[in-house]
Amino acid sequence: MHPRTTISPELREWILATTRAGHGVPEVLRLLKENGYDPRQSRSIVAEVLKLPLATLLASTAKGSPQGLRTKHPEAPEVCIDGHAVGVSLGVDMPALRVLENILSAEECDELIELARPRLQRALTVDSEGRHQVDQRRTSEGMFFTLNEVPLVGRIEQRLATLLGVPASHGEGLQILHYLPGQEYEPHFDWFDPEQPGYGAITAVGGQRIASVVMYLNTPAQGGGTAFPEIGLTVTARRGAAVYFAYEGGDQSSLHAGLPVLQGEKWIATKWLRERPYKKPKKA
Ligand SMILES: O=C(O)CCC(=O)C(=O)O
Ligand SMILES: [Fe+2]
Repeated sequence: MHPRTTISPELREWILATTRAGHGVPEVLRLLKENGYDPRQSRSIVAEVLKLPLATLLASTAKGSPQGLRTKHPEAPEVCIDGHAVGVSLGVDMPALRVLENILSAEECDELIELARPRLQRALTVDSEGRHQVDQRRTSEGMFFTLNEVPLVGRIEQRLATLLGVPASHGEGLQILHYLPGQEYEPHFDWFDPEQPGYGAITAVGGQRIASVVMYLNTPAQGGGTAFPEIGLTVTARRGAAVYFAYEGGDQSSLHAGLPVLQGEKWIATKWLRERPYKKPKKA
C-alpha cells in the first residue's frame, strides 16, 4: 500500500483560506507549483483538503476550469453599495455560497416582474450541442433582458458587479423566471460540462460560467426554495433576498434545484457570470 500523503496543518489552513478568499482550484495549484510542490501530489492534497473526488478535481483543472476572472465572495455582515446595504446572512465554504438579504428593494422586485410579465415564454435549457430546447426538467416560463436594457436592469447589474468584483460585461443577460404551483427546476449544474460536445460553442464567447445569483422577486406562499442536495441546504425564497454561489467547471457540490412551488407563485431573476466578457452571439 502507498503511504498516505501527510498534510501539515499550516498547508491545510492555507488551502482553505485561499479558497475561501475566492481563488479557484487552478489558482491554488498554480501557487503550490510556484512554491515547489509536485503538481500530481498537489492535486491529491487539494482534493483531500477540499473533500473533492480526485476525478472531479482533474476534470476541473483541465479545460472546464475557468482561467479568467473569479468573483469575490461578499463578506458578512453586510456590504454597502451606493447607500444600498446588502446583508450576508449565511455562508458556506463548499460550494462557496452566500445568502444575501436586501439585494433588491421591494419596488425593484415589483418593477422587474411587471417589465417581464408580457414577455414570458416557456423556459429552455441548453443541450449538449449548445442548442436551446424545451425540457421537462424545467417547466417554468421566462424571459431575458439584454445587458443594461433599461435603467433598472443596468443599476442591478452594476450593484452585482460591485458586490462580486466582476465587471457587468461578464454577465449574461438577466433572466426572469416565473413558476406556478407544481413547476420546478430539477437538480442541475449551472457550469457547462467540458465533456459535452457543445462545450466549445457555448463557451466560445465569455468562457466558462463562474458564479450564479438567484434573486427572489416575491415570497411564494409555500415551497419554491432553492435546494443544494449535496450539502443538505435549502435557501428560502423571500422577496428581495438572493442566493449567490460560485463554482469550478465539474464542481459537484454546486448541484442545485428550484423546488416545486406548492402554493402561490414564484418569480426569480437569475444572473450568470462568465470568466471573461460575454456578448450574446448574433443570430445566424
Ligand atoms: O428556481 C430556483 O430557485 C433556481 C433557479 C436556477 O437554478 C437557475 O435559474 O439556474
Ligand atoms: Fe441553476
